[in-house]
Amino acid sequence: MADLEMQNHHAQISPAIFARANLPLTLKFDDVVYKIKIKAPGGSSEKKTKSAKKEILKGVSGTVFPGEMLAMLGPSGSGKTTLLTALGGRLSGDLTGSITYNGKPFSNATKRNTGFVTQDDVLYPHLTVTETLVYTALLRLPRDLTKAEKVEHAEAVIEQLGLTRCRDSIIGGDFLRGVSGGERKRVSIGQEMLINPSLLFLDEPTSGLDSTTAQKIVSTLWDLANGSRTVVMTIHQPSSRLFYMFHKVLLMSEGNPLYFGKGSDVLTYFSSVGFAPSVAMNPSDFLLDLANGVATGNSNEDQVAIKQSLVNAYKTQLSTVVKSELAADGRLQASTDDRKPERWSNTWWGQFSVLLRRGIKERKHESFSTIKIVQVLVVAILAGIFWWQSSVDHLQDQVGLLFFITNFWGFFPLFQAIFTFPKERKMLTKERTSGMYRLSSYFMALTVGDLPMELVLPTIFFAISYWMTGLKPTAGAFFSGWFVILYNVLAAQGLGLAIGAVVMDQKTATTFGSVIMLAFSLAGGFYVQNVPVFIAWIKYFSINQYTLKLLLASQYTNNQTYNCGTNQTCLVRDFPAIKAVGLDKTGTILAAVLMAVMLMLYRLIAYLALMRVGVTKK
Ligand SMILES: Nc1ncnc2c1ncn2[C@@H]1O[C@H](COP(=O)(O)OP(=O)(O)OP(=O)(O)O)[C@@H](O)[C@H]1O
Repeated sequence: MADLEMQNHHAQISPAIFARANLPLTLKFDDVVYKIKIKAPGGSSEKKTKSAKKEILKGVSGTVFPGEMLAMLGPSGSGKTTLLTALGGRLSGDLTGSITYNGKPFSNATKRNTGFVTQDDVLYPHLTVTETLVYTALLRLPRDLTKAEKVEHAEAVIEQLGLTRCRDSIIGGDFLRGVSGGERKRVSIGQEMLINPSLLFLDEPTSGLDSTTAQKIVSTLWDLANGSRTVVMTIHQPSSRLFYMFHKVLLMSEGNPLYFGKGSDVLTYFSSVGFAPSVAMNPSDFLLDLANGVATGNSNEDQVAIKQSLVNAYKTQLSTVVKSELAADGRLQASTDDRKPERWSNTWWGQFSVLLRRGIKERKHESFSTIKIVQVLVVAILAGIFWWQSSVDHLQDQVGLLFFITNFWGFFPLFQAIFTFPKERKMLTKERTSGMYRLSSYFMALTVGDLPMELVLPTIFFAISYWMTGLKPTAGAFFSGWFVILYNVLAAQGLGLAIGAVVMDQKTATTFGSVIMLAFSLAGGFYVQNVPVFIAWIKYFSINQYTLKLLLASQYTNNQTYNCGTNQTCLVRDFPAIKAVGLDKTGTILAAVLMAVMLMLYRLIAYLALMRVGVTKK
């Protein structure tokens, strides 16, 4: 009774926008088999392995009509998530059998009408609930809606999911207090609801939540199903209250279906095949026991035998019923989505500007962190003190200073950039899988968003240390030196982005980054001047070498001299560390050109590496 009240309550407050699905979809899956390759020991030698195939799904069938909510139950590893992913059109590989949506295979039109809520809530921790949903609305809703209408949709979702109380709270994360787990889950559901999906897939939407919150979420899903939507979810041990809210239940064990049909008929069915619960118990506990091969009263039989007899019972008793439902025409005429299949809901610029604003908001705490500013200020002042008013006559010191600046502004931006993509990996996968935006607009937004701070910090550093260390006091030398540093930052940032995107793992990327940067630094020409020929080629890739060359050119002229002993003058260009790098004009121009090439090339590598993230069937 209380349940019904709750359901009615939700139904009453549902804003009109989400009252019904635009395109009710009947989901049918027939004999779905999924195999993966595994390495199996074989051959004559112990070490030899050959690949074998393992069946994860062993012929699962069923029909879910609009207005129905299907729960997939089963022990851990029984294949629920795999089946859900397959039904959601996100599983590629060795998948056979047929999965149709209103009688048609998965298409862009189906994708546009499908919401998929993954088990992990992948959300930006610093955004508020409202911001999260508004940005998603701006990115996902079609371009024929105005911005105000999209915001209105987000507001409606907030209202329908009961998120009004926490609408201005931040999402939070591991080390950041934010909304509760249940609220976070509802935000994830809300992101999918925004597109008013006809089909909604959810992977364990209630795991980790208390039973009251779980109940609220399932009630909301029940409401959604009630609006002619097809809802499919995996769930771990629902309470009996929840269990009876599901219209249909699929019980799985090791990839085999053990039951498919109405939740209310499940106990009758298992009693009819000889497995009745001996005491009154939560049906889902009973079903999970069965799927694990545990049955009261049959304790003599071993678990494998029980599971096998349940698989056989399904084949002889239920399979034909399930197949006949599959063969039926369905309650609805197969309607189609007549809208022109546009790949993207927004223009490139539209996506770029929303992603830029969202990125700046999410990362402003990080990019403008006080600790980072203090770090740069301290290093600038330290350098200023150590090299206080250095003069050309102490050439070794001055070249050392220029090389220090080169190195610092190589390492610093590289390690800022290296984490960018590994940190974004889950979000990028989630959003690209649901076709939210183009990779190019995302890439540009992310790299441009970080630029201001990336360029402000070296500028502050250079302005402080330049005058303290007494480098060439002309505007020309200062500005050209400043440009060189910014140029260096952009190239090093590009390298960091590329390493991060290729490796996609923070730890490995850091290791790679330090090794590469150290190699570049060693090849920079300052530490070693007589590099063995077989390794000398590294200098052609060394950002540090080119930067040092350009910085030297900004400070010294080709014919400049310095005091190299009592009453003795020498040519600057003959000083060993300078000679190794060179002060010649052609070399300097070439260095500038090659830096520009690297700046672009590294970004291109990063972009190409990202193309593999979030790629699924269309
Ligand atoms: N790509 C893969 N490579 C190796 N094993 C896989 C792969 N995909 C699925 N499996 C295996 O298939 C089985 C089913 O996995 P699945 O995630 O679908 O189970 P599940 O029922 O959702 O489990 P859980 O409830 O723990 O999430 C597991 O044994 C899993 O290890």
